[in-house]
Amino acid sequence: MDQNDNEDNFMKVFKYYKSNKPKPSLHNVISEQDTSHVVKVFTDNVREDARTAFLGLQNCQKWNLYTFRNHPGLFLIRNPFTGLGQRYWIRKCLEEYPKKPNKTNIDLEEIIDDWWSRCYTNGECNHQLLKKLRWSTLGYHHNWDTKLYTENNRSSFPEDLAELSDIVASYLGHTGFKAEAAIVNYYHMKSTLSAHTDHSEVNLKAPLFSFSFGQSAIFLLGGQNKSTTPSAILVQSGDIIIMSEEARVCYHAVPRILPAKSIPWDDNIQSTDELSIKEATLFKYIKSSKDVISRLNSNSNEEAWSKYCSYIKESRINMNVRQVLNENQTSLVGAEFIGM
Ligand SMILES: O=C(O)CCC(=O)C(=O)O
Ligand SMILES: [Fe+2]
Repeated sequence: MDQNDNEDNFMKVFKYYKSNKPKPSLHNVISEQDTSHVVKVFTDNVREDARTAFLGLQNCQKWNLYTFRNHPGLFLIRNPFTGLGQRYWIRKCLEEYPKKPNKTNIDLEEIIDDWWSRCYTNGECNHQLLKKLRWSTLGYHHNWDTKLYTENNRSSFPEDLAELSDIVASYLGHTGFKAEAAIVNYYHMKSTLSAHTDHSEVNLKAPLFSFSFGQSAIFLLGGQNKSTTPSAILVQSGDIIIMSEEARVCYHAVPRILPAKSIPWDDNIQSTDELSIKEATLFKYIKSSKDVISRLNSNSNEEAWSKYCSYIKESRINMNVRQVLNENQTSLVGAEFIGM
């Protein structure tokens, strides 16, 4: 082994961006305009997906897709959401996804059935409890100790998030993708996420979809060991990062949260009443489109939105969606006998 392989260049960069004294320069942080690192992909013949409007997305023709010269398999879709769409997903992550039977980091101290309602008991905000939520898990629950998914630690995966992931996967040509597990990460202005690879999934060939909302972040992506110096990428509200192929198994981290430069969840807030749908034919996972539309629209009311707004003004939420099983595999039971 080359001596340099032992050197933790990832950690050096992580510490640089995490530091407060001195504060890091953001000069080398890559944004989508950075043509020396980023290449815009021209997607002329992209097929329109009739489901986009229901899930808070703009028409696929308007999406901006980028790849990274130094990171094969890494993609960025720069905010394809509408303002109302961002509000929908932020609210879902706060109000619905931390509810039982989903799991959260707070379970280690106390089991709370409905965290968001508990935070607002008697109309007042319990800030201490509000700040405590760091993650919730959906579908197959990631076991942080064993790093294993198991069949008896699984709940149903949210239909809307499965549908959203399916739309993005299809746009990129991954037609067989199945959303089976997600970690929803909740960050405050001083939070970080240290270097790791996501390798608990049986299927590491399937891409991973990472949806970010709220405040911005520096996202580091390195190589398959920590000797590779990572790139620092600016991730903003509404951005979707896709880790596929080589990038799927690379080290990554979030060393810093940055104040958002704009507020895209306030862009063009208008309700979408004119939507009509032939439900059964359009959606793959969602059973009731009416529910999705009324939820989307309810967030155009500023008063209804205000509690979520005050949370997201000082937080970042990331929904990290994975496929766990191989194609044609229906459960993890007996997985060791079918070629894993
Ligand atoms: O917050 C992010 O952008 C990354 C989260 C992540 O890497 C994970 O949940 O495994
Ligand atoms: Fe990760």
